[in-house]
Formats: sequence, C-alpha cells, structure tokens
Amino acid sequence: MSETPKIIYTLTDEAPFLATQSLLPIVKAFAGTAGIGVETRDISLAGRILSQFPESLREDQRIPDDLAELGELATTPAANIIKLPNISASVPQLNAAIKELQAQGYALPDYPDEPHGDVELWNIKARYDKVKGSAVNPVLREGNSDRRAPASVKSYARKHPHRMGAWSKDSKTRVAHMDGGDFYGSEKSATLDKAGALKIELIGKDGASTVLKEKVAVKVGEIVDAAVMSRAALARFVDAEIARVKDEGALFSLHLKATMMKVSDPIMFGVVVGEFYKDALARHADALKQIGFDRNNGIGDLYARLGTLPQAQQDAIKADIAAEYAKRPPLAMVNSDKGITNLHVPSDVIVDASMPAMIRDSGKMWNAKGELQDTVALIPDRSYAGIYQAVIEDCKAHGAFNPATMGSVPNVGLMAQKAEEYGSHDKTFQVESDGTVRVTDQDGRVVFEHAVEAGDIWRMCQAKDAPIQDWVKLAVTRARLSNTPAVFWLDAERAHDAQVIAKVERYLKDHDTAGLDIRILSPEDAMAFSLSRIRQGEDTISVTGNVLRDYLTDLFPIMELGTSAKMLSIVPLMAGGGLFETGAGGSAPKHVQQFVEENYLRWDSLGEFLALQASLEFVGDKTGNAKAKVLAKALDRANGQILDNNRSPARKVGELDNRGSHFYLALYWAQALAAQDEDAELKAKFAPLARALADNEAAIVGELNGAQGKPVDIGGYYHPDLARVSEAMRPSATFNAAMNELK
Ligand SMILES: NC(=O)C1=CN([C@@H]2O[C@H](COP(=O)(O)OP(=O)(O)OC[C@H]3O[C@@H](n4cnc5c(N)ncnc54)[C@H](OP(=O)(O)O)[C@@H]3O)[C@@H](O)[C@H]2O)C=CC1
Ligand SMILES: O=C(O)CCC(=O)C(=O)O
Ligand SMILES: [Mg+2]
Repeated sequence: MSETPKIIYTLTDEAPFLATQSLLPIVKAFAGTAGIGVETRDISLAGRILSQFPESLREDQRIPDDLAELGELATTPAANIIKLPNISASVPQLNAAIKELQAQGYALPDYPDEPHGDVELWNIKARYDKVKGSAVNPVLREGNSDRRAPASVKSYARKHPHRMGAWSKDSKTRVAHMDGGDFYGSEKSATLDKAGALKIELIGKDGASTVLKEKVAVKVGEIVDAAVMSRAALARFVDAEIARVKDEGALFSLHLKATMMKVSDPIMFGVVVGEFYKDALARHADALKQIGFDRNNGIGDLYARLGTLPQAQQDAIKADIAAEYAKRPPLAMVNSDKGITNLHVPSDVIVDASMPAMIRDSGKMWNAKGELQDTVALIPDRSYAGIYQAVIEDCKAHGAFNPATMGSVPNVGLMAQKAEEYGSHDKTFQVESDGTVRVTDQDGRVVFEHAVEAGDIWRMCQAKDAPIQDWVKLAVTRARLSNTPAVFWLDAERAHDAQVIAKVERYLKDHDTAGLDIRILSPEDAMAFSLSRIRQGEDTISVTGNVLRDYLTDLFPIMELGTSAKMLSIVPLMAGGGLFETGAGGSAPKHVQQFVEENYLRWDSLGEFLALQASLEFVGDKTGNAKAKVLAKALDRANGQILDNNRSPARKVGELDNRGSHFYLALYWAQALAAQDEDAELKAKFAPLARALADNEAAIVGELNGAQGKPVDIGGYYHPDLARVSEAMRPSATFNAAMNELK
C-alpha cells in the first residue's frame, strides 16, 4: 500500500503568515477529501531562531529545526512543499526579532556584534548567522526554477491593465555603476576537471598565510569563480556619484541585495553610508564607537543607539547629520512621513523589488516631501547593473510599457545546489590586511589569486555541473512546450559566464532543438531583444543564472501584471520531488502595518492558489490519486473565476481583502467540484458546501468586511500569537460553520 500523499505547507512571516491562518483551514479541508494530508512546518524567522537555542529555552518552548528537516526532504522524491515567502533578516531585523522573543519570555542570548576572542560568543554568533539573511531559499531550492505568468493571469492583466507611470524623454533617471575595481572587473573562473577540495588563504605582504577556509568540497565539472570588490574603488565611486547626482538635481538611491547577499552587500551598504555621512561620522567617531554604531546596519542603527549618550552630544550628532544632508543630494525615501531614508536599514530597499517599482513609477522614487522625483540608482557592481539601464533607456525612448498589449518574459533560472552568487556566503570575506587571496586545489596548484587591500570584499561562487545540465534541459523543455524563443543571458566577456557558455553549447547538443529559436546574448543585449519583442506583444523566455532569475522575475511581472504575487513559481526538484513557491515577491512588511492599524490585509494569495494547484496536480501525477487531479482541475477553474470576477484583494477598508478572496476561492472551488462529473463522490461531497456558501455569500462577505476598520493586536510582529491571528483572520462565523460541515 502506498503512503498517504502529503503536502507540506510552510509557516513563514509577516503578510503571508497572516494570510495562511485564513487560507490553510480551507486547503486542509479540501485536500482531505482526496485523502491528502496537509502538514505545516515552521520556517519563520522566529521559528528558525528558537530552533537554534534549545539549551536556552524551557522544555515547552523548544521547537525542532523544521528547516533542516525540509532541506533533507527536498533531496528526496517524496518532497511536495508549498513554500511561502519568508523574511531574509538583516541584522537590524534579527535583533528586533530576538528582542521580541526575549520580551515574550524566551531566554535567548543577544546577537553578539563583535565576539572578539570569546569562543562562546562566536558559537552564538555562528548559530544566529545561520538564521540570518537568505537562510531558507538556498536550503530548499534543490532544483532549478520555472517562473511564469499563467495564461489566465496574463490575459486578465491585458483586459484590466494596471496603471503605469508615464516616462519623459528628458528624465534624469539613470543607473550608476563602477567602471573598475568591482566584482565584474576582477572575476576569474575555472571549470574543474577533478573532484577534490579547494583551500582559500590570505597571504600577507610578509608572506604569512591566514587560512580563510580550509576546505571547499568541489565536484568534477564544477564551475568556480572568485572576484573582489575594492573598498577604496567603491568609496571613490560613491564620492564621485554624490557630487554628480547633486549637480544633476536627482535623488540619490542605492539598490543592493543585503538580505540575500548577506555577507558582501551589507558591507557595500556600509561603505555608501560611510561616504554619505562622512564628515559627521568622522567628527563623532569616538562616541559612535562607544555606542557600537555599525554603518553596515544603516544610519538607522545610529539613531537606535544614540539614546545612551548625553543629550547635548545627541543633539550635536543630529545637527551634524542635518548639516550633512544640506551638502548632499537628496536621498530617496522609504517613508517620508517618518523620515526613513534609503540608507536607514539595509533590508528596506532590495534591488529585485525596488528597481521595478521605480520603473513602474516613471523612473522616480519618493523624496522627503513625499513627492515622486527622478532618481539616480547606484548599483555598484557591473555584473547586472546594465540590464536596468537598458530598461530605462527603452522607456525614455519609447515611453512606459503597456500592460494591455505587452508580451511576457518567463524565466528558467539556474539555482539548484546553491548555484552562483547566492551560495557564496560561506566563501565571502572582508579582507583584513593587504596581500593576496589565493585559492589552491587538493594538489596544491593555484586555481586563482587576487591582489587585495584591507577592507576589500573577496568572494568565491560555485555552480555544479548537474544543475547546469538540468537547467539547459528545463530551458529546452519550456521552449518546446510553449513554442517560444529562449535566450540565455550570458556575457561572453565575463569570466564566469564564459565557462557557462561552454557548458550550454555542449549540453544543448543533448536535446532535440530542431525548429527552436535558442540564443545566447549578453544581459544588456538580451534585455534589448526581449524588450523589443515585448513591445510587439511577443514572449521570450529568459534563461538565466541565479541573480538574474531573482531580478527578472520581479521586474517583468511588476511591469506586466503590476505585481510578482501572481506568478506561478515551480521548482522541479532534481531528486524528483516538487517545491512550489508562491508568487515571486516577498513578505510585504507594509501589509502587516496596514493590518494592525486597520484590520485590512491586502496580501494577494493568488500565488498560493497557483502553487496549490500545481502541488495537487503533482500528487495526482506522482501517486495516481485521481481525486487530486480532480481537485487540481477544479482549483484551476476557481482561480480563473477569482480573476474574471475580480475577487482579488483590493487595497482599502470597506473593500474585499485577503480573507474575502479566500471565501471566493472556497466558493468557486466547491462549485467547480460540484459541477464536475469525473468523481461522483467529490461531487456529492461539495454540492452542499457550494450551496451553503452561495446562499450565504452576502452574509459572509458582510461579516468579513465588517471586521475591518479598527486596529488589531496580534501580540507580536515576528512571533505573533497564533490564536489571536487565527481569530482575526477568520471573523465570519457563517463561513467557519459552513467549512466545518465539510469534515
Ligand atoms: N521568496 C522569498 O522568501 C522572498 C522573501 N523576501 C523577503 O520579503 C521581505 C520584503 O521584501 P521586499 O523587497 O520589500 O519585497 P515585497 O515583495 O515583500 O514587497 C514589495 C511590494 O510588493 C507587493 N507585493 C508582494 N507580494 C504581494 C502579494 N502577495 N500581494 C500583494 N502585494 C504584494 C507589495 O506592493 P504594494 O503593496 O505596493 O502593492 C509590497 O509592498 C524581506 O524580508 C525579503 O527578504 C523577498 C523576496 C522573496
Ligand atoms: O531568499 C531571499 O532572500 C529572497 C528570494 C527572492 O527574492 C527570490 O527568489 O525572488
Ligand atoms: Mg526576488
């Protein structure tokens, strides 16, 4: 007898976690009718933290390491995981979560900023660092990524185009990047012909060696690369841009991925903070050192720590910062009402979402007065900055894109087994002294070396051969299935990409590509090509590495659909299981703020609906569970109806919100099951529910919308009270009673 099929639904953070408390009971009830078990695993930031410190907690407070369990599961054919977005915590977020948990009675240690020589503190820091940044996705993503807008979603967007800000030919908006001394310019890459282990050392000017990493296991055929970002060159670039942007009269903004690139990008963020506030920071260097200000955590860290200084000193520092602002170009704002700037917290402006939002808004960001203004976007490294400049140039020349007519750019992304930059954290170092970073193989041969200076960021990335083969295959399969041209976005001038191109050319030969249009173009050319097609209403598959996967799967959906929440995001796991990610965006902190202030949740769960449908279909294909297929087909119809009848969450109190959209999902799904004739048992089971929900539609929507409009206390931000959230998210007694009948 085969085991009961099982879907794992992840509990995460912020808006998707809140939404889950309303949606999950529906999912469990429906899936249960096909004998499918739906289990949850907690991979939230708070959950990840708690699981790391059992010895600090009471027995009843301890929780297992669900993420580690799912990481293992992902490498087996049994995996069927629905993964919602989670917080990739910056240090300020990590500290806030620890504080909240401590206040709730969890005796966790503080995050040690500088453990110095203390072994115990290093151990604590190491455990927190495991939880920090993008700690979840790389663990679960044991496959490559297939992200696209389903046909129904694309056709809805064409019929109901979202607003796109107009572009002017003389917009001052541009991308600023370095011209040398960056990762792009220094990258060296090699394809290894032997399995073994690499060693990373820093050789000082005096010839002494410091081992940075003793052993990096490598497989045969693996591509490794290493690159260095010069601290001095970065600082010079920032200084020059500060002056230039001031002359141009645009906003100054910085776009990094300090969450996912958790070692390198916070340091780069810190360099920009250091240059922007240079004089004030220098004048108060001693006091700031005393209070433990860390520029890598943003200027917000300074304000958070100021309180311990004498009032007069606080005032002096604030006055000097204000004086600094007067000398600098205006900063792009995250929240102009609260005075939160682009340089406050490294996790507020994240390049994948921030650049598309700016492009959607006519190339503008918010200034201190809360008005939109042209912006210079600093994306220091050249590896990917050019793609955004290409979009900006296209919009300046041809105007904004038109969602009613534009084509689509789905993505096939290389990400399995921690491919490329996003797997580099354990091989990224801020260099402590001038010298040479040298990588040698198991036979003592030098693989590559870089001359470095103190403060530089050196990093090494890996991309294994099997994932690359799988990625090429996935690209060809998608090109064939959708009969769409596919472009590999690879830059022959870039060391790493040159190695990948050789493999792509080799592995394409393993497939029947007759009649397919498959090309390899540099990212800038691929962007120009895809944009020219998009304007003709034509689709082009982007086949990219891990970083461009991230960037493009927010950029194109945000332009095409208004949001990346409506993306189908599938990860066919290499071991045969399935990982179904919901949407392509994040955990939407702004939505939580609105929810606690006015009990209105505008999170759109369409991504969850789409992922669930794919997951049910996967159960059906894999286990021959015919009922799962019937459920999946009916859910597909329900998703179409949600779109056609405009039952997605709106944005304001009084309108349908996340909970209302879940009610309509249940209604349409039940109706589709009651209407089908493939499975009589399901038909009989869902007919009464469909009737009850339809008969009570007005009452239920009245109860759901009636709850809105006042503050809700959910007992925490990172670790809210489950019972309170559940109560707030299920305010319709009529709906709850009808759902109970299904059991
Ligand atoms: N897969 C994952 O686990 C990911 C996690 N993250 C994490 O999410 C957090 C926030 O990241 P950030 O860059 O601000 O990106 P978000 O995607 O969370 O937010 C950007 C904006 O996107 C819109 N949005 C995103 N998802 C939805 C949805 N389902 N329904 C409606 N609107 C949506 C909202 O815009 P508006 O309200 O204006 O419509 C939102 O304010 C960070 O901690 C980041 O690390 C980020 C990306 C992916
Ligand atoms: O893991 C993260 O931090 C973010 C992931 C992300 O943005 C993406 O995969 O699109
Ligand atoms: Mg992303």
